[in-house]
Amino acid sequence: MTNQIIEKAKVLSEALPYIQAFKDKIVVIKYGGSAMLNPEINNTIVQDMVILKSVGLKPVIVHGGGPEINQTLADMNIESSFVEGLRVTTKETVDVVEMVLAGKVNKRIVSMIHLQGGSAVGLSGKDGMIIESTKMIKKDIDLGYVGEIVNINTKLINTLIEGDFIPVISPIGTDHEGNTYNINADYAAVAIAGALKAEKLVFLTDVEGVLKDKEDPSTLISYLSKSEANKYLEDGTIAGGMIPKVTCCLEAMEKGVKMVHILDGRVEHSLILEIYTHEGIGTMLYDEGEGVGC
Ligand SMILES: Nc1ncnc2c1ncn2[C@@H]1O[C@H](COP(=O)(O)OP(=O)(O)O)[C@@H](O)[C@H]1O
Ligand SMILES: CC(=O)N[C@@H](CCC(=O)OP(=O)(O)O)C(=O)O
Repeated sequence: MTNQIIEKAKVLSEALPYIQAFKDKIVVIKYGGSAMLNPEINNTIVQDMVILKSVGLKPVIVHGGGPEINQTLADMNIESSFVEGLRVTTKETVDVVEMVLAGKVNKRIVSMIHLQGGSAVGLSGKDGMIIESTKMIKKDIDLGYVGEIVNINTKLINTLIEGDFIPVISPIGTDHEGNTYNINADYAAVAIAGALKAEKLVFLTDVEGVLKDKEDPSTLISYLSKSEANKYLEDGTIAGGMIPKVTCCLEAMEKGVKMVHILDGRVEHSLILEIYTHEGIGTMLYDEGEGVGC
């Protein structure tokens, strides 16, 4: 019994250097829709966010909700398709996307944070024109109301951070004509992390991290350098939905975000394990010029 209690104390003391290193630092957490599918794990994810805030970090949540958008569109008999991981978005679809993301998913996360004793404010990228966007132009196809981010206005986010709230942001963009744009949540998270000069950007997804063989979890790459990531993108080791995610991670480092992680959101307390233990979990991307951070 005594040993068990000592072990618990050791866990806390192991966290001390990390708590000190990250005090007052901004961490942007991209909470993907595929990591939201298990209600019990959701509680531990949200609890971790509140713990991070309580020990002095400044978490900013950018969420997705792709599977819930799919379900709502299907319930409404609206067809939907993807091109290179982006949803082709008609006027009718963008209304549903806004309803699901800025309404249902955003407010659910806010309520869950409150249930864990935290204090959150839910925003869409339209509020304070956080995600200023324009229509995304692709050579071969019209994606409709899919937005490309032209600017992130950080004033409202910083006001909330200063007021001790956890900002929870849905990836809905807007322009000066009042149009609504559907933004991929990975892109929104990177742009927001870059604009806030976040210390860390964490993607919560539904795989262990970047794998050398995507069918074999034992091939997890714990540390992935920029040049290795580019090599794996070129040779096809990194494929499918991992392509935009890793590309986003590289972009985040270009924008000055020091540490970028891809974590398995299906693992209980993955955020705490990554940020506050020596071992960490998932894949950490790093710039070989800068060395590996904590
Ligand atoms: N090398 C790789 N390592 C890990 N996952 C990979 C790799 N290549 C392709 N993938 C695929 O990428 C998926 C993660 O991307 P995605 O489903 O878009 O995540 P999210 O919904 O969280 O944005 C994994 O489920 C996996 O099928
Ligand atoms: C343009 C585009 O594809 N937008 C995404 C926005 C939600 C999202 O990105 O959610 P996940 O993070 O759960 O995938 C969509 O419509 O599904």
